[in-house]
Amino acid sequence: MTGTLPALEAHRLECLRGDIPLFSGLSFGVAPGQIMQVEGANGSGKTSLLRILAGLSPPHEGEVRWRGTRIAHRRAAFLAEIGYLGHHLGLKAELSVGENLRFAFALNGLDLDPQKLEQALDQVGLLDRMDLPVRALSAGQRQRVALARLVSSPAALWILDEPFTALDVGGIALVQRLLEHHAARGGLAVLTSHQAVELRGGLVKLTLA
Ligand SMILES: Nc1ncnc2c1ncn2[C@@H]1O[C@H](COP(=O)(O)OP(=O)(O)OP(=O)(O)O)[C@@H](O)[C@H]1O
Repeated sequence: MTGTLPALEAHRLECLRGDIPLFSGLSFGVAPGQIMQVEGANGSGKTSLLRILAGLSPPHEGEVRWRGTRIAHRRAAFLAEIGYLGHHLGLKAELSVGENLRFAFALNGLDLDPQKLEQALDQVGLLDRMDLPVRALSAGQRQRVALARLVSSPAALWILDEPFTALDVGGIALVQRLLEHHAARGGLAVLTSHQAVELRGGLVKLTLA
């Protein structure tokens, strides 16, 4: 969406590990409808950057703004608008697939409509697993549960760290379709992936040295 103002802005971000900067002076913006892929070698700082963008760790220098306001100043409002998918999926192994999704919604003070729950599980190919405990699922199926949680949430900004992990060919195509749909509705996403991502609307790339 050329010409649309960025909703997510990074201003001169610096991240240190020990005394060594992983990156510094890093500035960029992501506008509604845009998907950004962060690329870089192992250890270049992709996860560290995503954690800063999600407000999970503070930058050493610089700031992140969401809809024009520093995220540190409107933390609760910002968190309500993001969907974060990290290396730890945050699923409860003893709860069923359906209970996991309802629990995630309840944590945000929201009710998950049963029809929406079924729709989300159908989208990720897990409708027939709704009542199974998450501990009985394969790694790829767990990743799909986390994706169902994401697509059923009202989050405008998706921050996805290696969303293709453990997914088969169909799962990879599914994530790409979900991203396209999210962007078409004016959503934004920042993701990392070691594999090539191809989206109909294209994507912006940011490479960390
Ligand atoms: N909490 C921490 N304390 C110290 N060093 C850390 C910490 N977290 C990350 N690092 C270091 O920062 C560097 C960047 O890590 P990060 O996980 O951001 O890289 P990445 O680009 O996501 O890597 P990968 O492609 O392997 O997932 C690594 O050298 C890592 O060891």
